[in-house]
This record gives sequence, structure tokens and C-alpha cells, in this order.
Amino acid sequence: MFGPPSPLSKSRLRGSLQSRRLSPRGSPRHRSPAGEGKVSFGLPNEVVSPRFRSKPAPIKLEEEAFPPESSSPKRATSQTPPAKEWNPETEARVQVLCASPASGAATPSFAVLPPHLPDGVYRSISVASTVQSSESVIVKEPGDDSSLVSAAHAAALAAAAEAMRQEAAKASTARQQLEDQSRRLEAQLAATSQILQPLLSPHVQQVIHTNQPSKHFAVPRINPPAQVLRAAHGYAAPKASVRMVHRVSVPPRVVNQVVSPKHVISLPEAEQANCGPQEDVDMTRDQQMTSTSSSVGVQTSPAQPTREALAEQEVQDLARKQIQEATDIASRDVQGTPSLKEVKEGRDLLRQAIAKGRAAGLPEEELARSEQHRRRLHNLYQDLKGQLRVYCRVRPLNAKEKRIGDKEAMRVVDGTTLEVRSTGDIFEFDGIFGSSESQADVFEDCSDLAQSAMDGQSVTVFCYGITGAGKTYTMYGTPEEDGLAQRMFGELFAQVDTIPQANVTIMGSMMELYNNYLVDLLRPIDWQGRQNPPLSLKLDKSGTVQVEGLAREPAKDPEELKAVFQRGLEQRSVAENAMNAESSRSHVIFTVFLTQDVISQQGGVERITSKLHFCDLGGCERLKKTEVEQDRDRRLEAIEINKSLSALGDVIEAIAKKRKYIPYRNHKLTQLLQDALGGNAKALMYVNCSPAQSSIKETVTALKLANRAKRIVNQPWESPTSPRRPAPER
Ligand SMILES: Nc1ncnc2c1ncn2[C@@H]1O[C@H](COP(=O)(O)OP(=O)(O)OP(=O)(O)O)[C@@H](O)[C@H]1O
Repeated sequence: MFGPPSPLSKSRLRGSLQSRRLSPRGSPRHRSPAGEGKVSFGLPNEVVSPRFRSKPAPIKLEEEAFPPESSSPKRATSQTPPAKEWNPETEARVQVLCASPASGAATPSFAVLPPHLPDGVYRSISVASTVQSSESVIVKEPGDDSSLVSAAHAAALAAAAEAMRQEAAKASTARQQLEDQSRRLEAQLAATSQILQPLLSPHVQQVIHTNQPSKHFAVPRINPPAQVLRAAHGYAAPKASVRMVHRVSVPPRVVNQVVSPKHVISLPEAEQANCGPQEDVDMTRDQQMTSTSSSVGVQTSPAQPTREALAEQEVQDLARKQIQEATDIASRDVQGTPSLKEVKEGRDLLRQAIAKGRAAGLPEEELARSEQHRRRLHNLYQDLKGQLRVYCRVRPLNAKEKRIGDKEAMRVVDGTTLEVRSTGDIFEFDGIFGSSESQADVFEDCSDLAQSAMDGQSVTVFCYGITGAGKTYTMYGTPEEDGLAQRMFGELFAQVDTIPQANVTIMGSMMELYNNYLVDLLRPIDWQGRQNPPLSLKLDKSGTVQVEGLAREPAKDPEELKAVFQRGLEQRSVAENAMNAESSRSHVIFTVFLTQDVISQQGGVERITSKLHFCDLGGCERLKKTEVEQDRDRRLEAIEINKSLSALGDVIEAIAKKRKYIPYRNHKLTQLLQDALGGNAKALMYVNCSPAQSSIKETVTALKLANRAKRIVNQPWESPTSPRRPAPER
């Protein structure tokens, strides 16, 4: 209905506006010269509010309200620009008073404007309705010769005026509401102030900008860090509980009523003041928060979720979705008789989804079901790979062997096949490591078992072979390069770190089995290499082997566990000297005990316990007849070693052939490892070989025993948290 504003010259406008005031009735500007066709209008005096009449407001131009005409719009300034004379011949003038709710200066007056308005008024009205500030004056374009408005035009103008009046009424209501709100705030602040009074320093009670148009009321915040205070105020608060302020803008009236005059200081003063130590307030932050909010009884509206909370929620929802998808895929993949690859993919997918869920902050009880599923898949994967896996590692010829011109009698055919050149024997293992392969390569396939141990399965790593074949090197490495055990310690703690709320206890123990006698390598020994009380083995009701009297040392990180193990190795050499033993004729077992409290689906706590054994087995070669006859001690050692290794072979074979009777009791070594062989346990055996032709006979014997061990069958999966079923024994 209203057309766009005329493209007026701003400089001309400014000139006209500056020279214009709300003029009294009968002023020359109020009436246009008759018959000229150019009419100018001023507001009649009776329609101007009394406030205006007594003190006419200066007319300002709000240029932003007009469409830009030139590229460099000019702003009206306080300086008076040169006044431009109004030419009634060429200009029709209209004054439009807009009542601004912000200023509250005037009420709308359009309805009472004279009916004889030129066309330009409509454009003016349109412009005026977009003007946000107090007054505007619109000038009719020169050359517009429509002189009088029709009655319809006048009615339209009146309607526009009515609309503006309604807007003003709305603004007034809004203002009223604001005032009410401000009064409520005032009451709340007064109450808060009363409560906080005892907690505030006498120096900084409340910090207020007294001379600023927008006043600030200081609301205390609890316990800011000392360094922040030091930076801000140059002092540190010893135990002060209330120091920093959050500023909340409130109407000046409210501030003045809330804060007593003696506490009103300007902000710069407050910042510069060396406030010194404050009174100690013996309340915790939480207590203060509680007491403040409860005693004040502040009416708070329900907390709106912040943008961060919404983003977090979104991430969590996405993580939930991914876990569900991964679970579905994994379940589908492992139906029927899944391949190793399918199980691995399902497990990895679920593992990643759970890790993302943890990172997104999903609670452990929500992840418990997926975790259980992931454990199941991991266990299935390990079982499919082989519950007992046997690897062969061939070391390089050593300096002595090279010196005597020994030949290499072994050939690694491929990753799983080994050939003995001289005899033509072929041995198949789960993996063969040649002389060039590093400790890291050997560890690669072993690292997954750290997860099995964390999931509650017992894990045993054996190193087996003839003297000097590289068992100790493989298991414990050298000072320069970690062996399997140290690498596994690192992996275990890395697993622990992936579960933020995990309550895991890791402890280490170390013992030596020499001539069927168990020695605790973490406890002192007497001159004969004995301990009092001696260690004894017991099988508890859950089928777990207990070594009574064995010291367990807690470890918080891999380094601490390595230190425990190092101490055990040192004690071992002391024991050997005392017992006149030969190192290769004893078994050394380092055990890591894991206890983990996991959150169940119902939110309760489930305890998972497991053991990780590292067994460096004694050399398996037979002594030459002459040596045995000459040295009684060496003979006894050899007999004992052979007995233990043969007992181990029997147990492995019995498990492999699914016999009802598993002869664990035949030797202390098998008794000790009863809960780590068969059942749900996992075992890795590394058979270490010398490649030398000179020791090929003993090497082949060791390889045959290892080959026999490989045939252990898998057992069905059991929950890691269910009591371990003892392996059958008659
Ligand atoms: N894969 C290998 N690469 C390089 N050197 C090796 C390797 N395996 C073993 N050795 C070296 O061979 C020597 C004998 O190894 P190690 O002491 O581990 O044998 P062992 O089987 O434990 O002997 P024992 O039964 O007497 O304890 C060591 O000097 C070791 O550093």
C-alpha cells in the first residue's frame, strides 16, 4: 500500500531537517500557500504531547533508515550543517513524528494529521515506520505536483497511525514486564547479598561501577585459583573462598538498593586494592554452593542445555549408533562357522566403536554389554588361532660355533615350515622366526594376549629349548632390547589405560623351580638357598592354583613391573650360587596377577581375575653319560629337568587327546601351571633352536616335543567372570 521512500538527496534532507522544529500552530510552515499545489505540513500544536510542546525535541536524521543514495553516506553530526531554505514552490513538507518506545518521548500523532496530505506522505510514512529512533522529517520530492490527498488516503494514513500506536502500546507492556523482572531480580539479589555477606572480604564486598550508565553488580564466585588472583590484583588469597566476581547487568536502581553505601567502590579501586588475606571460610565449594542456593531460595528456570551439552549429546548418540551397528555386523559375521578374518573384523569394528563410545563419555554400564560381546569375539578369535600356539625361533650361529666351523643345519622354508637339512625332517608351527627377525617381530603375535589377560583368561608364555638356544634372550631380552615379557608389560598397561574408570591391580611375583624345589625370588634365601616357610601349592575351590607364601609386588606402570622382575633375576643368581645350581637347569616363572573391577550392565561391579605366566624353561638336552657319572649334582638336575619336561609333554598330550585324566600332579611344574593349561587358558610356546649342526640331535628332540604340544584342542568359550572350571582330574 505504501510505496518505497522517494530517492531523496541526503544533503538536501539534512539541510531541511536541521532547519526544522516542531512548529507551533500557524507558523508559516504549517500552512502552504493556497493554490500552489505544493502543500507543507507541520504537526498541529494540539496533537503534540505536552512534553513536546514545552520543550520541542530537536529533529534528527537517521540516515540508515533511508535507502543509500551515494556510496559514501554521511552521518548527521552534532555540528549544525548549513540550513537550506525551504522552497514551497518545489517542495512539499511533511513532518512525521514517530514515538519511540526506547525514548518514551512522545505518543504517536498520525491519526490527527490533517487530511489534506500530498502523495509524498505515504512514502514518508513508509520511511518513518522503519525509523527506530525518535523523530524524522520527510521531504516530498520536488516536482511532485499531486497536491491534496483523497479521503481514502487520509483513512490509510489514519490506519498506519493506529498500527503505530498499537506498537507503542506493545512496547509499553514490554517495558512494564522488564520493570517487573527487574524488581524480582532486585529481591533475589538482596537475598543473595544477605547470605553472602559473611563470606565476602571487608575490602571487596561487591564491586560496582557507580558512575557508568550501565551498572554492574558483582556476584561472588567461589575459590578462584591463587595465580589468577595474583595476576588480577597482585595478591594471593591464602584460603579465601570468595574473591572473583561475575558481572551481571542490572538496572542502576536495583544495584543501589542492594549494596550498602559503605561497600560501594569503583572497579578500578577494587582492582588496585591490595586486599590482603581474607578470613578463612571453613566451607567447601560444594557446601557453599549448596548453602547459597538453598537458603536464598532463588527461583531458577529449568536449566537450558548449553551448546556444548547439545554437541556432546550428539556425539554420544552417534557413538551409540556406531556401537549398535558394529554389534549387528559382528553378530552377523560370526554366525555359523565364521572364518578367522570375519571374527577379527567383527572384533576390531566393535573394539573401535567401544573406544569411540568411551571417548564420547558413554557410561561404562552402557558399554558393558558391548564389552562383553567384544570379549567373546576376542576369545573366539584367539581360540580359532589356537589355544596353544607354538612358534619356533632359530637364533644365528654364535661366535663359538663359527669359530669351530659349525654349519647351519636348519632352513626356514616359509613362515610356518622348518626343515632340518641333515635329517630331512619337516616341522610345521604357527610361526617360524629366522635369525634376522627382531624381538618386535616375535612379539607381534603375542601382543593380543595382553587383551585376553585383561578379559580374564589366564595366559602362559613358555620358552623352551636346549641350553644356549636363546630362551632367556627371547623371554627377557637384553639391557638394550626388551624381550617378550617387558613388551607384554607395556601392552598390559596400555590396555588398562583404554578403560578410564578401570580399577585394576597389577602385581608381579617370581619363582624358580629347581630340583622340584620352589624358591621365591622376591624373598631372601639362606646360605643353602632355602626359604622358611617354603612355598607350597594349593588348588582352591574355583580351580585356581595358589602358591602359598609367594610374595607379590604391586606395580603401577610397566617400569615398576620391570623393576620387580629385575630384582627377581638378581636374586636368582644369588640362589644359584648358594645352591651350586646351573642356570639352565631350573625353570623361572614370572607371574603377573591381574585383578580388575568392571562395571556391569546393571551398574554393579564385577571382579575379573587372571594370571599371566612367563616361563623360561630349563634346557632340555640330555647330559653325556660321562658327565652324569662324574657329577652327582648335575645328574640330579638333569633327571629333574627331564621329569618336569616330560610331565609337561604328558599334560599337553592328554589335553590334546581330550583324555579324561590330565596328569597335572606328576610334577610341580605342571601343578603350578594347572590353571594355565587347558580349559579356557591361552598359551604360547616358543621353541628356541640353535642352528648348529653340532647340537642338531637335541634340537630335533625339542622340536618334536613342541610339535606334540601344538595339537591342543580348543575349548568352548566361557564367561571371563564365571568361576573357572577346574580341568578334569581323577
Ligand atoms: N635371536 C638371537 N639373536 C641374537 N643373539 C641371540 C639370539 N638368541 C640368543 N642369542 C644369544 O645367544 C646366547 C645364549 O642365549 P640365551 O642365554 O638366551 O640362551 P638360553 O637358552 O636361555 O640358555 P640357558 O638355557 O643356558 O639359559 C646369548 O648370548 C644371547 O644373546
